[in-house]
Amino acid sequence: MITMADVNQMDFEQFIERFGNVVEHCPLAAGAIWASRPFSDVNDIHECVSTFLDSLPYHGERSTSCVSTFLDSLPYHGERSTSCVSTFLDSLPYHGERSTPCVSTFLDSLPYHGERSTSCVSTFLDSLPYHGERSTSCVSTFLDSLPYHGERSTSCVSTFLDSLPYHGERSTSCVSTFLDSLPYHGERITSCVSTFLDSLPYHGERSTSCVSTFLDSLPYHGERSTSCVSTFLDSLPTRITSCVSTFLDSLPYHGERSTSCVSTFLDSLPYHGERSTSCVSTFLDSLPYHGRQAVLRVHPDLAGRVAQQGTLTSESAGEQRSAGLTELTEEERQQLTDQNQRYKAKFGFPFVVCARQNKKAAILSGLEERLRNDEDDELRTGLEEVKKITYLRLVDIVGPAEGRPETAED
Ligand SMILES: NC(=O)N[C@H]1NC(=O)NC1=O
Repeated sequence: MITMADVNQMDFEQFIERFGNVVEHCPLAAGAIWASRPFSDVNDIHECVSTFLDSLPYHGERSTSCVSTFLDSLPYHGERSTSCVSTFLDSLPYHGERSTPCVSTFLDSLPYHGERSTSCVSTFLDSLPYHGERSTSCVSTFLDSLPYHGERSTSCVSTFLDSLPYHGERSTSCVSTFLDSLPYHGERITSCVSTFLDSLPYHGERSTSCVSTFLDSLPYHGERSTSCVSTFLDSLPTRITSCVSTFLDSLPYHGERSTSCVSTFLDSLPYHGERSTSCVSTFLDSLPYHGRQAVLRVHPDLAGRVAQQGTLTSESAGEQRSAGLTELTEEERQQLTDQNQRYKAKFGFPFVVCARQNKKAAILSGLEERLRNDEDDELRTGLEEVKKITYLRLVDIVGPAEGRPETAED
């Protein structure tokens, strides 16, 4: 064991060497937290690692891909799809100044090919007028043009803006300033999307309930939106239908039509109910989550092939031993192998649990139970387990914090 003073004096290489495996096979995590020295105690280090894990994006290339996928999926026919999107935007209420000009500038600025969509989102943001405080005024103009229903539609616009990809240099400060000023309503996407749709001008019966029904009916994954998009469109009153369907009709048709791009778009909306008001957290929470999958994927299966080959890290080997996984009966080994396979087939990443806090019977029954969850739950649960594993590995290196037991209890 080494002292905190020793830890705080380590150079980068020494730090990676000693802490490179506190997140299994992830020296990157150690590298990411090194700059946060000096650490006060093990909890401080653990908090930095956890913050880093929470900030991991969904794909290596981060959330630009969902927005790009969506934008790239728009058809190109010379004039491209701007006109139908504008039709939709034009259906928003107008009060003289309105916000369509800056939105149209954005749409008009869309370049045609592969390189496109990240730059056009930035172009859009860059096109907002700058007056010291920058974009708040034109965004407010836009918001002001929306009809007001007590709470107004700010939260859905912030959800949308939160989902925009982030590029270090970009116009984050003004967007954050704007976003920070927006109220936050835990109920999130479905309600704010409906709030947004509800805010569209209407005369007569309007579409609140059918839009909510549509959103509520969205199943979680790939298979999703075809039938519910049609149901949605079918249920809309003619006014809104025509502009929404013009928009959806403009999406490319490849047999399955626009389901994947619509769901990609919906998937790109941020998804953490607990979101914080600070701009850094808002940014972090809006990241999609492939990076988190990667953290889970580098973990070896419990009692799996790597364990049988004897090539586990010493940390993992000790953890698996402490759970009794080196003493499985043939029947138990077969059960665990089978469950691990089913888990990976369902979620695309391995089952991860903090082995030191479990015994083999609890692992076998817990795995069966977690197989019933959905991917979001498992990504979150798996990552929480990684944090527990990490905490215990950190305690092995630097000892527990004062007054704190050597467990990873919350
Ligand atoms: N798959 C899995 O949970 N592996 C991890 N769990 C643990 O405690 N150590 C590991 O390597």
